[in-house]
Amino acid sequence: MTIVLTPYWSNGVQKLKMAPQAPPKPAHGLTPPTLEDSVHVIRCMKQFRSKTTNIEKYIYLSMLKEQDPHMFYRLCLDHMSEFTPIIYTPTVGQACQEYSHNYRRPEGLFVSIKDKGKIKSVLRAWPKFDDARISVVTDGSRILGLGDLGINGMPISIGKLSLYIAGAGIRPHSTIPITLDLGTNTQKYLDDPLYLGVRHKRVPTEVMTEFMDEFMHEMSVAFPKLLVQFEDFSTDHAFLYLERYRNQYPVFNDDIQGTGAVVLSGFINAARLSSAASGKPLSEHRILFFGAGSAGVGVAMQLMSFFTLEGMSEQEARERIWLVDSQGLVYKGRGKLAEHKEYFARSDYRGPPITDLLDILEYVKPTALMGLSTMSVSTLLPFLISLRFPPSTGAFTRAAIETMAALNPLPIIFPLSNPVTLSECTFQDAVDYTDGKVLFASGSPFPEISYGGRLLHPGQGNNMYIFPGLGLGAILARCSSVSDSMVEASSLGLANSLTADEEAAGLLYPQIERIREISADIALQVIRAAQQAGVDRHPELRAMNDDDLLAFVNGKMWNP
Ligand SMILES: NC(=O)C1=CN([C@@H]2O[C@H](COP(=O)(O)OP(=O)(O)OC[C@H]3O[C@@H](n4cnc5c(N)ncnc54)[C@H](OP(=O)(O)O)[C@@H]3O)[C@@H](O)[C@H]2O)C=CC1
Ligand SMILES: CC(=O)C(=O)O
Ligand SMILES: [Mg+2]
Repeated sequence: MTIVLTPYWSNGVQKLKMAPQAPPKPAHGLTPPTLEDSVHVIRCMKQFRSKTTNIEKYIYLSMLKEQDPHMFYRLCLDHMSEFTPIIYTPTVGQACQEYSHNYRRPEGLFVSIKDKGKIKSVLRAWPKFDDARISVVTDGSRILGLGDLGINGMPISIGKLSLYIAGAGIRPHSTIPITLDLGTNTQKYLDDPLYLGVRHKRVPTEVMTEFMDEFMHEMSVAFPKLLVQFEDFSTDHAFLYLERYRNQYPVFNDDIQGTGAVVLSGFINAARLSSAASGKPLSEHRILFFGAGSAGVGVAMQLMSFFTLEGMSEQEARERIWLVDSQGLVYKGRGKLAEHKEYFARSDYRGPPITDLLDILEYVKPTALMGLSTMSVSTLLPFLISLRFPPSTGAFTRAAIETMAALNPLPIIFPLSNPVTLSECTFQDAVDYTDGKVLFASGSPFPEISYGGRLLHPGQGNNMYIFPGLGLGAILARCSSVSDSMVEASSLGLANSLTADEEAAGLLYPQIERIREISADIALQVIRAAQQAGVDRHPELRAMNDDDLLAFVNGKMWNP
């Protein structure tokens, strides 16, 4: 049992050094006489559940993690589905939005544009830099679907790393949450006297690139064993910096690659069910992406690569995919397109722009509809929409869902935007308007539903299933870069991880309670893929058979 003897927060550096160590036994007399682990677990859960709002629960858990990390992670592992909506999406979104107001104590590393030219000294301030293995780095410019939150993005890096620790057993002191403070274009924050970041608009891309070059170089020098996960960069920068650094450093972009992997995995399991009902082979699936940003295009690329693995030519694979952005269907004759959309722009459509989702559905006749748009109609126009639709109705309206149901015996509908208020539709709507036939996954969690005497389980198509295992595998393989094949291996590893019971219950993703087991399996596949790609730097692992390698992976996991 860990009992905190230090003051609540006196010195960030000292505390960070202490947190991950086995908790020291306090001297006799300094704790109540009958304080016992088994009872204290109950006490902590009672305190947690007594909080009436999710943000209070978030604050309680942040304090618990700070004061008693072993208890925090123990509870995380034992109550994964209850904790993830708090420490991660959707509540982490609110924690980000309110970060500058709720701020209590330092956590993570802040690297500011003002540090340009001397980033090295900022990184050196990090305690335990010898142990650093994984960093989640955000610039706060597109946090979930909430837009540019500037420095307030820090809780997303912290939350993702908590999932690395809980979900893949990464040692707490090997993680570095980082926020790059490069300004914000959100006026509300610039005007807020409590805002904690630099008070100016975002710097131009040329300046940011000079900053990023220095940052990545100094990171590789200060933390030679570090894997970097880019998180929630605005789409243009997400693609730019992934391409710029991916062959130079061990780095991946969670929104492009992690999301690609998790959605492919859910799609594989959904397509199996849908094809069995419709008789359509994989080669006849038609996937419509509502949203063509880093996430939408990232998933489209992952699907494409899977289709080619399944024997389609590149051209055939690309033809399975349609993108929709804020201007409607993305096609070649539409005018100038952002670079990341060009590859999937349709060349077979020549009419005027089609902007209405219902018209697009009628034209494309998709088997699968993926929402990665950040937009929910009800969020955009709450008042107007409330006049016409129930309040929960999002961009996937009743008519859109019914169209999908008319086109397919088992329609695949994945509203993947986060947090839950930005989901393109609710699970309830998807079930009601398809008469319970929907194959569903959302980015943030929805509750199960009882329908027609059956209990229906919504899938959670969130990269949280992928990045812990992908990161663990990449770290253990000591990879020099993260290859596409490693990302693909993580996806196939997840798709194959359903148990017979989970399959029988119609799940598309495994139960999150099994995250450790899943992460270990994914890590094993990722290590093998790294070896095949020749990017591993841990030759001893090559000689191991799969059983021994899995035992090695499990043995490396930190346990609270
Ligand atoms: N479930 C998961 O694991 C993940 C979910 N996400 C979620 O995906 C969402 C998108 O992220 P990301 O791709 O990085 O963000 P972007 O802002 O880059 O992309 C949003 C896309 O949606 C389009 N869009 C916006 N409004 C509309 C509209 N009214 N109609 C049609 N299309 C619209 C945009 O069009 P245009 O290009 O014209 O601006 C753009 O293509 C976020 O909500 C994020 O939380 C992201 C990563 C992982
Ligand atoms: C889940 C995630 O990474 C996102 O919504 O950005
Ligand atoms: Mg993200």
